Amino acid sequence: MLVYKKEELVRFVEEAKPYARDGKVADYIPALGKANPNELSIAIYMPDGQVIDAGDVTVKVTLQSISKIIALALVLIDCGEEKVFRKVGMEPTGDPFHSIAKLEDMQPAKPLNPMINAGALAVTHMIRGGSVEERLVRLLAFVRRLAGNESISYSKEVAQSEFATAFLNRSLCYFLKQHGIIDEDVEELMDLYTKQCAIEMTCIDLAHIGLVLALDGRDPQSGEPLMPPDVARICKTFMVTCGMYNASGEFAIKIGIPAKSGVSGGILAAVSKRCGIGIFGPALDGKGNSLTGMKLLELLSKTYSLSIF
Ligand SMILES: NC(=O)CC[C@H](N)C(=O)O
Repeated sequence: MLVYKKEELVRFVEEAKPYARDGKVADYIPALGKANPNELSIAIYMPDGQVIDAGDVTVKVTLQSISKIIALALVLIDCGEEKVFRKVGMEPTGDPFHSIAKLEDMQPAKPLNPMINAGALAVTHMIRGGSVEERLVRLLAFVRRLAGNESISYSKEVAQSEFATAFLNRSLCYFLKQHGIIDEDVEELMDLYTKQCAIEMTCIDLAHIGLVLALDGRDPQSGEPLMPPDVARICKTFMVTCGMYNASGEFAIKIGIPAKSGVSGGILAAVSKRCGIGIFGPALDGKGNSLTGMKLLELLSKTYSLSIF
């Protein structure tokens, strides 16, 4: 087992914080622009229930693209691998997460993977339920089980802010609809997707979800399977190949831990069998990844040899 000492983690946080000066908070979703770029918090959840944290872990972070992993796990359980991968591929793109370019090149216009926005929209489309409300309730119930926290909900402010400004995502939806990948009302899908992205939690909750993935889908407390091991394996594989957008290759070389980032500055990481990690640091690099969060993970990975490679 890893022995993380609180003082050491606090030192790593201090070492990583100055990197915020080279980054900038996401403001294309206006409500995210209010975040403090100098904030940095981390929690590490161990299989024995121990949590080591540093920074202000009471701050809540919206999941943004991190939610794509959770929605993917849910639709894999709901619909099975075959149906899901009929609508979305398994390959990294090398393009930014909101790019439409490859959709135009591919015949049919199937998004290359579930971590880019086009693929994530196709995945959210597959969440089962009779209405947006019902589908959101099912997704939230799943998130709460994974995080071990019944009080998790979504930020209405962030959801509305994105809903009012997500013209590019709407374009992706119309493109997907034209090519038969989705067949629902675009405004309804955008309603569900923006609420999904606005689900908020602390980095302790995030670390708990990372631990469930690290334990191949098992609840660390009860041992109960929250998702089949194959679903956890698929999610972690996507985290390695596409989890950090078009910086996934460099991240794999420098850090080597399955991880998923979001433009809120959150990072979810799963260190197989050993721990789950949740980070919140809203200063982003040009590709939309938390600069301070990646620095912090690099320090941890090097110190404790966490790379899977
Ligand atoms: N990279 C991200 O975190 C993107 C999520 C964001 N909600 C969007 O669709 O633009």
